[in-house]
Amino acid sequence: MNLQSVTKMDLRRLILVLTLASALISLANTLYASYQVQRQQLIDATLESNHAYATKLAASTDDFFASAMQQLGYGAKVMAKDFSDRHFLNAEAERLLLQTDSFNSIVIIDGKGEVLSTSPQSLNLVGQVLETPGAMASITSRKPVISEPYISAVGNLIIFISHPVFDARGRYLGAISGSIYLKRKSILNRLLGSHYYEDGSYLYVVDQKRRLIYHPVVDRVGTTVAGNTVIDDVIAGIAGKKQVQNSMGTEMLAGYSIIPATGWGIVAQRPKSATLASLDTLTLGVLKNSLPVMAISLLIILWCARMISKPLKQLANGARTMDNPLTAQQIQGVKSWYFESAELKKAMLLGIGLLQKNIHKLRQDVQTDPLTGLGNRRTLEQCLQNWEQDETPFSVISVDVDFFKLINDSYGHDAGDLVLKKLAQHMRDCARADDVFCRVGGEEFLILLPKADQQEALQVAQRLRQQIEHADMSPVGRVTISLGIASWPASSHDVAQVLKQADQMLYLAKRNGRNRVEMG
Ligand SMILES: Nc1nc2c(ncn2[C@@H]2O[C@H](COP(=O)(O)OP(=O)(O)OP(=O)(O)O)[C@@H](O)[C@H]2O)c(=O)[nH]1
Repeated sequence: MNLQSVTKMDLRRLILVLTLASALISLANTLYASYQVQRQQLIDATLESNHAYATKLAASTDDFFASAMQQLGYGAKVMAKDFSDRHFLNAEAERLLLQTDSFNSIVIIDGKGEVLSTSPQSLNLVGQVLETPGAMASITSRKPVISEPYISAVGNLIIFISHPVFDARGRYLGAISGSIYLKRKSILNRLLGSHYYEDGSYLYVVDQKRRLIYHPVVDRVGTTVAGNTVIDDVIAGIAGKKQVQNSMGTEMLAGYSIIPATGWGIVAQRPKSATLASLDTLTLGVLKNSLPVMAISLLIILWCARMISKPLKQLANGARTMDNPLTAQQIQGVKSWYFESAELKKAMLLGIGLLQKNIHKLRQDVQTDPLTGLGNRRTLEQCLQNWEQDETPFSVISVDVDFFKLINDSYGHDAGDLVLKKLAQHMRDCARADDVFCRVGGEEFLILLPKADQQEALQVAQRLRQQIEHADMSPVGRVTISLGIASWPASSHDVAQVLKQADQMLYLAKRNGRNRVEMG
């Protein structure tokens, strides 16, 4: 077995590797594809819901501003009746503050910006001339105004919502304004801040100058935000949804909308990681749930691989030892349960049959004399070796045709061959089943008689000699043979010596006149 055949993968492993690889690849592919689809769905759904939420909140906030302005407008109408009565103004300011709950404070100013009344009165602004951006915008425009955020006269970050006051003849008297404190509890904070989730979702409001009007981190309110594409869109008046990085570098899924009354943008956003966290858990759950089925599939694959490869493995093992006579039996026992292995088994049995037959024939040919069909020197040596090992006593008769040269010369070589064949047949006829005949030279033969002593050998030799003497050997006519006998271990303990002895007896028979048997 060389290294290459050792390192080659067997069929069972090959089936296992292929099946497992394809099962794992399809599982991974399915998981990956469904993960990607669900991921995109989650992202799209979150973006959409954030956009819808921001839109709804923008509408609510716009409604709030409209209603706040309405309340101030109504107050302005009532106050116009008696704008010079401070007690009346104080009562109205207080009523507006307490009744509406829309503002953190109410300030009433005259046409020059002087504060006529406040609620709460603790602001201590009465008598002062307000020069804040909100007051200036209100007086200058004489219209309803929602200011940009600014720091108020008493140091709060506010937005200033004001409504002009005109008397019955249309003369401008001043303005009534409500302030909303951006960094304190206010209706705006309540409206916007009630949806701050534990998973990191939040919303913020930004004005046209990128200033934060509302943010869950109060300290950030009033600061400006740069480098955020969502805010770029808001400033351009575009509502929508997109993935964006917040100031902390966190990936967010943002939906945003514009409040028409102020042009502010409301941005609702959720961390992408929080959105996808459920998907990771879901995918892990799918993987966990499919584990038992995967394990059962693996066992089935193992079993199938074994069942498919087993007959082929047994046949392959048999193919290595096809010259062994037992292999056919082993292959016969292989359970070839599917078509290919059954055909292979059939072909192998046929091949082994032919091979064994050829091997048998070759063995016979190697040990047989082609002219007479008797054994040759190999047969002789094999026989003697076996008997010597088994300590089987035997006798040897050495046989030689008399004057064979003369026969050849007189009748030709073919006639000589015919004589040799006939002599071989006579030898077979007058012997026992265990006796062995070998042609060891041109017209020299040896007859080996196991378990026969010299007397028994003598009888066989005489019988053969007489048969040949009277046999018809046409076209040659009559021929005679001379024979020499020796026995093992009677003649010698050395087998080679015994053969020599039989030869010597044969020559003695020749010398003594031929057509004779001699033994020693
Ligand atoms: N036809 C034939 N002749 C063979 C064969 N092998 C050997 N011979 C011949 O057999 C003859 C053997 O002659 P020898 O052993 O010299 O003597 P012989 O003529 O038999 O005389 P003796 O043995 O003394 O009786 C030779 O002429 C060989 O050529 C064979 O296979 N066929």
